[in-house]
Amino acid sequence: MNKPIIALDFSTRTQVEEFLSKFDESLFVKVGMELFYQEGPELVRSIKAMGHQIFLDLKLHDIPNTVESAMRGLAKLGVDMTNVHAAGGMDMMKAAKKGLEGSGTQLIAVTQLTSTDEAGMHEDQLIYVSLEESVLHYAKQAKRAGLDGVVCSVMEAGAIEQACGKDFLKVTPGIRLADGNADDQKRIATPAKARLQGSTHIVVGRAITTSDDPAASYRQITNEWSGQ
Ligand SMILES: O=c1ccn([C@@H]2O[C@H](COP(=O)(O)O)[C@@H](O)[C@H]2O)c(=O)[nH]1
Repeated sequence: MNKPIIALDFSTRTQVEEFLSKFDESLFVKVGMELFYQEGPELVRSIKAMGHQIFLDLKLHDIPNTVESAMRGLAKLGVDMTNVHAAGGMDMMKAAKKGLEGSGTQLIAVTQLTSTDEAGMHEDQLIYVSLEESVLHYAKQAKRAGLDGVVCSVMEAGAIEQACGKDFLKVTPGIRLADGNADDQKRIATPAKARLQGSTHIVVGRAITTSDDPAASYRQITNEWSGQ
């Protein structure tokens, strides 16, 4: 069972170090735009040197040539996983994969953000199919482009497993404990539901980072995720 991925949605190195000091084990953490744009590659290298696994969540979305070059740079960081937006298209996803060649970094694609619901997708993107159909389409495209998996919600994980196989990664944010607040997320689920639906990884931010006792919340989520 993969460790829950903790979203380090902080803006400074000090906040990250203070947060990580509450744990005495090796973690799987996510560095997103907020942190990377302010602290850059240096902090990614430091977190790696502390022995943690890293998902670098920068959601690249640009022309293929630009994404390939950017990925060639990111490949040098030695992170475990990174991503693009599937909406960037097949050529862009293939270019991203090429840029990462030889690095060992897993590449996944964001399908529909977990802050999107079906009505919002219709209204904002003018995509007039069901949300599940759109997510499945992007997942199949990502698989065809040779990617390792996708970011989706727990709700689509089972259908993606059927269409793309058990080994294809289903990385699912929007995780909340049963009494949790959805905040800006639209497609949420508990860690237990994620396990039952076939998520391969869960991404958890605020349920841990804003908790009064982050280490205890992490333990609770890990136990629920692993079925203990
Ligand atoms: O579809 C997506 C893709 C990425 N995220 C990221 O995951 C975390 C979730 O944070 P919570 O506080 O647990 O809601 C956050 O870093 C997002 O950028 C996502 O939520 N949905």
